[in-house]
Amino acid sequence: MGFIPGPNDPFYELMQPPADETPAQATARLKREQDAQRVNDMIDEGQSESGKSTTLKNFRMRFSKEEWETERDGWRSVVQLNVVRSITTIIRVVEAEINGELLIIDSDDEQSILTVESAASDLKFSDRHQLLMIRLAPLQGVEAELKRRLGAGTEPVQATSMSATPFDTPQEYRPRRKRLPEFAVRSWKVIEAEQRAPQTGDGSASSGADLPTITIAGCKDDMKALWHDKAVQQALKRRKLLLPDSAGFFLNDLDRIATRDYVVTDNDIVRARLKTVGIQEHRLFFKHAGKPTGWEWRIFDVGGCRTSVREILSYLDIFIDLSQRSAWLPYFEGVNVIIFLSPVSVFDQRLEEDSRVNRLEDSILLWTSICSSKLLARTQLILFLNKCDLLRRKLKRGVTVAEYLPSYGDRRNDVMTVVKYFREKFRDIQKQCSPEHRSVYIYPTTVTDTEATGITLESVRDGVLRENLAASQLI
Ligand SMILES: Nc1nc2c(ncn2[C@@H]2O[C@H](COP(=O)(O)OP(=O)(O)OP(=O)(O)O)[C@@H](O)[C@H]2O)c(=O)[nH]1
Ligand SMILES: [Mg+2]
Repeated sequence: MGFIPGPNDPFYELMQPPADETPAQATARLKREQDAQRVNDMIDEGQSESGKSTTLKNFRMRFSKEEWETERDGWRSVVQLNVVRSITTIIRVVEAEINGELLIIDSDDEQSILTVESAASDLKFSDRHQLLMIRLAPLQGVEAELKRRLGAGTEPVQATSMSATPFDTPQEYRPRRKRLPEFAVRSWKVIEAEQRAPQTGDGSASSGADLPTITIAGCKDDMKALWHDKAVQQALKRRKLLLPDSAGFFLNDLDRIATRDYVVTDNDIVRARLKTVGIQEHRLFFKHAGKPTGWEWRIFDVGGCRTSVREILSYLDIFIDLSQRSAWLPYFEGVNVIIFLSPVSVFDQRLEEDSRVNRLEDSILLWTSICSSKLLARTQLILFLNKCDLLRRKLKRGVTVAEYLPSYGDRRNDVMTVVKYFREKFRDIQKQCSPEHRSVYIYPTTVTDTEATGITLESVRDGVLRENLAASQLI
């Protein structure tokens, strides 16, 4: 996430090849781009779900209250979609158990590759489960409708099977790897548009609820029954799928959410998961106390996929090679602040693309690149060591940091010590790699905690304003 002044989108320009490129230069550039892309694709996976968009939500909630209120309801569809996705995930797991399949599920805080020792399962699934799945089949339509509503500007999402009759067609044991896709949004504007759009569907009930809301409310008891079912819980455990720790999990709130008059709360919104694609720009205005003047911040939320910060940095190197600095340098000189989010709870996870790469080490690599960048030498760096709540839960479960990061040594395996260790590590890198002297502000955060994050963001705001005033020699 970065702040940048200036009228044009810098990134489009940045991605364009130089105007006077020779064929030999073009070939060399394409080769470099491919190499960079391979690394980026690998690294991007590590930077997804670190909490960037959630931090932005907190900024807007705290400092842009009026605008935030106008789009609040648009998030209801996203929460509902998250609920349906969790149920779809469970159904897929049950199907996989029955059919003896290996299943890959992108999960926030567990290993993303969920292979099981033996795909064949001896868990007892009965007609009761079959009936539940049949009764939950209408959620397929709900998912389609919610996606349609949020659809303009969203990533195409692979259809997920939600067969209502998995028992009718027993399959031979044939291990298969399947992936559950994530829903992504290209533009925040669709959330706002969704909020303004009249609710469609023929189910406008007297309460004013729309069809997806009515259907979800109607499925409440069956969803609860599925989620609390013993065999289902065992199947999830067997596949090391900790749904409550994964992004966009709401199944413990069904009594409140699966109702016709569900009103989305701020807490729901920060927990809702919607993957970002590309770069999204937002503006925040901070008034000077008692005056009509103030500061405007342009905030760029960088999606964790193709257009990641790492990719941009790689492009910078490419452009440096081609001596095109002057064309794009001003944009990067204009970035005042980068807020870097490192999810410290992922110390025991590996990248899906390359199981040799630890996700946290990967995040540290990216931090090193940013700190080392000459272009960003004067950019103020703020680091959020995020997901401290998940870190705490993981440590409590007995997972030890030293097992995954040998350099941790025999330090105590508690949150305070772990956070202190990471804080020092990130700080040391910044000191060693920064081309010019600068300080870094490091905060341990849980950005789903809106109260605590609000206080952190006020401190961030004051720090940024102070540094910028100092830089422009106003103080
Ligand atoms: N428990 C917990 N969940 C968090 C925290 N920070 C973010 N999340 C959740 O993690 C999920 C992913 O957060 P996002 O803000 O969408 O992540 P992102 O970095 O924007 O991800 P991309 O858009 O894919 O790059 C969301 O469901 C958040 O609610 C945290 O500190 N604790
Ligand atoms: Mg995001």
